[in-house]
Amino acid sequence: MATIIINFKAYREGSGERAVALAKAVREVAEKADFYMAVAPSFLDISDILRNVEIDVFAQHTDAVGYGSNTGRIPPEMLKEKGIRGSLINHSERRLRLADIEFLVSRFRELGLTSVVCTNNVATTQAAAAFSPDYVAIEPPELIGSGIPVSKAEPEVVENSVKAAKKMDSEIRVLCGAGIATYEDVVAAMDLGADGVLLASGVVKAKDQKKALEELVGLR
Ligand SMILES: O=C(CO)COP(=O)(O)O
Repeated sequence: MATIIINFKAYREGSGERAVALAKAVREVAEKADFYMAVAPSFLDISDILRNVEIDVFAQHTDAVGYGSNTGRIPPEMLKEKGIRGSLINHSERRLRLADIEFLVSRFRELGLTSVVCTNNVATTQAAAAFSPDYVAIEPPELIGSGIPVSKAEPEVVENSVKAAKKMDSEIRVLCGAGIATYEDVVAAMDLGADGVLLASGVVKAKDQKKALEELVGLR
């Protein structure tokens, strides 16, 4: 089953009570859709969502540290304790060093957390794939939030990222993101070999989020 992860970022429309409502909408649409759907809300909203909605929750970022004297940081172990499914790692709005990405992917594997390493081009996709995360998510930064879908604007980047990642490790699932908003964009991504999409503004900033979700999965 293809994957759709909705990243709430720090958008006002996806925070506080609105985050719980949006997660509920994702859950309702997922029940009718042919996709595995998960959410990546702000850390501040994770507990509320886990308490109120039956859905897989991803963190938007995790720090490459363990338990201990790490003020203001969040180690993978804390995600695990909380019941969080996994995390985006190295999102273009929260970049990490290569050594930190490697540390996190390996720690996630030990803890049974799902790693989604974000990349910005084919070369970084290949580098990330060398660590064998569960997912790589290719998102050209210039298209993020643009409304121009990567699957249409830069199909070769998606296609070559899929090839580069699967050549490194055939088990890796490849997502693409940036500007994805419609079912047509999702289908275009899958036609290029992607196993799903990672998106934010197309749903979070939509006037009617539920309708946008239904359109995204082809229910409208
Ligand atoms: O960064 C993204 C998801 O992580 C993509 O953002 P948009 O869907 O808003 O382009």
